[in-house]
Amino acid sequence: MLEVKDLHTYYGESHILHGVSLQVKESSVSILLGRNGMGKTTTIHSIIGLVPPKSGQVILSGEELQTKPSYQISKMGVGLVPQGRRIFPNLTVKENLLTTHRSVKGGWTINKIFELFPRLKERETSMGGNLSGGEQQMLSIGRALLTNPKVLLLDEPSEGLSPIMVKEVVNIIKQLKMSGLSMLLVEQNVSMALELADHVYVLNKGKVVFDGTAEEFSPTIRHDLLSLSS
Ligand SMILES: Nc1ncnc2c1ncn2[C@@H]1O[C@H](COP(=O)(O)OP(=O)(O)OP(=O)(O)O)[C@@H](O)[C@H]1O
Repeated sequence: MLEVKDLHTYYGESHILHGVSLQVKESSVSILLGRNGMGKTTTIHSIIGLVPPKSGQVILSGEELQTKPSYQISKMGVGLVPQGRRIFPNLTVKENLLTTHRSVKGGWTINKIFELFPRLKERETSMGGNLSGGEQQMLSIGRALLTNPKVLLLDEPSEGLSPIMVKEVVNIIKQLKMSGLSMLLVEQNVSMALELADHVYVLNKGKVVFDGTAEEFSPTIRHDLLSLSS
């Protein structure tokens, strides 16, 4: 489905990604872990064209994306739930959703988003800035779904949420996976991410230092690579 091969990305002279390769298979969740500043967001931004890589390939269902502008990458089926949610505080929930709605036969509609998130329907006319963190995250996911992605990139969706809201986000991601959506999830919340993962990647200083299944990502490896207690 999504294949990232040997990405090298720079900010000016700073070489940030040193040959990152990863895959997201059909209807599966790959997670990308790593401590702060290791290059997770840069990887996501390189895939979606916000920070184009200097070399390497991003291939979605056989088509190369890495030379295309980000609006076209989005049109070709890569959705983004950005870090920090980035909703419009002065637009209502419905207006926020309308900013990305792209009509596709059989695809996501605003009504389907309201079925997935009944809470957003209740708050349809509320301003984005007046929503709770959890509601804003639902809105951000809803907006990304309305672009009808084949693969969804989620950058730290649990950031700043209460444990109860994190559970809700986990359930939503599980539901989306069951509906056939492929996802790449960047997370600091390792236990939450492992609950969802089919495949695990760990980044360290812009290099993939672990590439294996969730079962292979043992507590010892987890401890060694992330300096977390197992
Ligand atoms: N716009 C930028 N200009 C220059 N350097 C940047 C820029 N954005 C990020 N960096 C640097 O690139 C490196 C990777 O950052 P990135 O945000 O991709 O890491 P991350 O793993 O997502 O971390 P976090 O979990 O803190 O978001 C860091 O050293 C960071 O300081």
